[in-house]
Amino acid sequence: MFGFIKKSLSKTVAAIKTVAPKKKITFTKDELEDILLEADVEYALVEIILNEIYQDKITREILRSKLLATLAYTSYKEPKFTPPFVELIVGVNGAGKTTTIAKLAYKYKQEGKKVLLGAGDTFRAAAIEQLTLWANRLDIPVVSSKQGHDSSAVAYDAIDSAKAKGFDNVIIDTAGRLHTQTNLANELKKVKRICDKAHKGAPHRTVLIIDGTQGNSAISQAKAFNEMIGIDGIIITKLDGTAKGGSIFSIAYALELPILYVGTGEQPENLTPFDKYEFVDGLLDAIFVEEE
Ligand SMILES: Nc1nc2c(ncn2[C@@H]2O[C@H](COP(=O)(O)OP(=O)(O)OP(=O)(O)O)[C@@H](O)[C@H]2O)c(=O)[nH]1
Repeated sequence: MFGFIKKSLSKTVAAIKTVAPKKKITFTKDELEDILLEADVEYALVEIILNEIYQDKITREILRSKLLATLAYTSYKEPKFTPPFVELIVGVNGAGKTTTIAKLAYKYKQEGKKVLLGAGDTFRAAAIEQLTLWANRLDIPVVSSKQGHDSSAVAYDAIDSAKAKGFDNVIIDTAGRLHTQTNLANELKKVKRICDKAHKGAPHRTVLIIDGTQGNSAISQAKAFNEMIGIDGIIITKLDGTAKGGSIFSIAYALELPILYVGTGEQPENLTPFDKYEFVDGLLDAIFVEEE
């Protein structure tokens, strides 16, 4: 799997090249400020990183340790659970929720697990259709209802059915938008409650999907979801399509949440575990030449 993250950084690297066309052994703070901002690391975090550096000539190793420190929260520990493992997928419309659910389902299926999907975004008929399309394509069962029906009932039925049939994983889609933010918060909370009712301890993981092309503007959105229902981990989509790869630092730092995977394309297999070392080194390779 090695190399997918680095490859997906090509647009971010191209953005960096506009301010640092020539790789060097060391950079000044001013130069690095331009580079990090161009990669869409949030201004406040750029200041934090640079303020902690006391050298005038900054080497790859110095910057590397600072960048890795901002990703200190990115490791995830799976909780203890009784199967099926239930995941709730949340995020705004268009972030890539449906595609990411398909990618996760594909991954679990490849691992030999029995997966069931729950089409819990009952607010939009298109969301149900899209998920069903993916489910058919991947030959994975999906529990759904009609548009406008109760999404928590879908979650309950999906979990109940998975339990009865000995499934390993249940992935539940949720609405990204309702008439008001309060409605959305109430609905997500209810779905979460009902999951626990259907299967004690569920959902075992609530995953927020963030559109990587949004860069730092996704932070406030992510904070809102975290306050609404509590997020256990993040998946950042469309890393391959963005020049804003540096926003991953700000998102991870601001939310103190693990980044589980990144989306590196539109196909089911384009979901890559987030490896902070590959990510940081992928960026640093574009900036520094190796010391002789
Ligand atoms: N290049 C690329 N495109 C992606 C990735 N993930 C999702 N997409 C595309 O982004 C678009 C939106 O994805 P969806 O999965 O439909 O988004 P959603 O959040 O379910 O949005 P709704 O269907 O509006 O609820 C689709 O065209 C996907 O193919 C990714 O990692 N890379």
